[in-house]
Amino acid sequence: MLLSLQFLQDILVPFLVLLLPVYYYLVIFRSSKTNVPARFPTDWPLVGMLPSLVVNLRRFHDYATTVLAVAGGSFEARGPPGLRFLMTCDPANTRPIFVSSFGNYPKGEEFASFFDAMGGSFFNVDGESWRRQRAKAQRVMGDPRLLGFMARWCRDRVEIGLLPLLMHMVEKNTPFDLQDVFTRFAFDMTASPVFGVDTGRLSLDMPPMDVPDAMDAVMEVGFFRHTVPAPCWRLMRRLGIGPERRLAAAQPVMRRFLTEMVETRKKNEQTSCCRSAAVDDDMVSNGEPMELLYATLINLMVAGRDTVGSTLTWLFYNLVRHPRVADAIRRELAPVVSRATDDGSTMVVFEPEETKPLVYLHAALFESMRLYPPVLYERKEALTDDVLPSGHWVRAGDKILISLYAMARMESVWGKDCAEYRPERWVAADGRLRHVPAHRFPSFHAGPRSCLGKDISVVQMKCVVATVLWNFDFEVVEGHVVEPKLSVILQMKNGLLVRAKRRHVVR
Ligand code: HEM
Repeated sequence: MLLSLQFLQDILVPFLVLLLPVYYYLVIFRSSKTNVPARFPTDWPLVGMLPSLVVNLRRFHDYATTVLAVAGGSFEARGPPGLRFLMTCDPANTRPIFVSSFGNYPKGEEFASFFDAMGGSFFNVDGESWRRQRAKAQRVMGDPRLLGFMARWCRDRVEIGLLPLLMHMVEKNTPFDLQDVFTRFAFDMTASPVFGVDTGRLSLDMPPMDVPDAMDAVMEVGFFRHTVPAPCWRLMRRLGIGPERRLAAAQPVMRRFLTEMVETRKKNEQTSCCRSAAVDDDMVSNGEPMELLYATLINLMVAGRDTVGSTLTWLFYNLVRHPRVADAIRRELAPVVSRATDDGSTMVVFEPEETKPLVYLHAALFESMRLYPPVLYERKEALTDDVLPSGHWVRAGDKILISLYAMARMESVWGKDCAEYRPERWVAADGRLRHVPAHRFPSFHAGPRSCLGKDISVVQMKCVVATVLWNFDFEVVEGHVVEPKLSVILQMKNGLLVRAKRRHVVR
């Protein structure tokens, strides 16, 4: 091989940029119309497996699942020089990667470059900086006063924001996007503890969603950057073309929003709706640059909003498709309602303490998060050589992509009915919620980097699901196509178009 790596890169970059129109043609037009059966990708000279990736990009999550199933849970994906990683969904591997050998598997610098909009905040960094930021976040988020506030705030938002908006949709009697409604709800619900400000996205006049859209751009571009060699997206960024153009436009939108929120908070410190976890508690300041505060604020918004919005949308999609599960949840709720004085005319609002102990509701939630994990992939980079339990060698610097979506669909992990939505799998023989180790159900991640918002978001989501499901029936509009967006967050590309009906329970 006479070509030096530098020379290879010099010819590869223009080659790939020239290839981009073809790439987009294939992605946008071809792969949407053809349903190419997934095959194990061919490893071509120079471009590696990139052609298979491009042809299957529209259905990447399912394609990767099929390939991983054929490969026994792990395989080495190769692209053009500079794009090579081990892909795995094998819990035997996620245990050391997430938990027992955590120190050997940081996220790495390349990961941080994919999500540069989140700067040096905890999502992006490793080592000492991550440890310090996590400890601060843990202190703030472990405060029972904040958790109590978050639970109450959620319940109140449901009563004065979500239910009236849904009722408004019922009265209008037109289809609407349930994903948009839950995204608005999750945005308001996350912004209040982060900024101490009510952002009012749930109001009936449906204010513009430019800020949530800008946050979506960060996640979609983060996904895109995983799929092309780094010189390619860097060049696109410099030229301001393709998805990079969208990200460049999104950044000032987020910046303006953050500045406005921090200033509003400071002005209304005494009168605002609540305490702000991030701004008041000095989570990131102490002489650290303003940039880090901004990056952390975006990071917290993404951590709470994207995940909760995605979870609620996919859960209702599952409940509409499985009325038997919706009925079982309502049966579990009925005794709670009869303890209150419900005459069937007003809407029932469940308190977080009432829904917290409900096992089947919890099982329905976790089963949806198993099949549709809001964070689809985890990415790690090996610090030193290692051999994973699957027998795969990793060398220092190797990248590892863990597919949570594929893990849920492996018979070896979840049994023959792995692809079915079946909450019963979460209910143990004694009627309690079955414990599944986090490296096997990593929707909230596992090990030292696991989610700090897990407990409170489960409490909040159970209260939301119970209240909405008790008061409304939904049906998905006929012909509406549900497919995932290409992003690291599992959102629906076309939203979830539904009709809603008010449910009256005769007692
Ligand atoms: C459905 C709800 C949620 C899900 C599925 C979820 C999932 C996750 C996942 C997968 C991670 C690891 C991300 C990574 O490092 O790659 C994570 C981390 C984190 N989550 Fe959540 N999350 C949820 C809600 C929340 C909420 C409401 C908050 C608080 C506002 C929150 C705060 C955090 C924080 C602070 C981390 C960083 C942990 C670290 O890097 O050490 N999460 N979450």
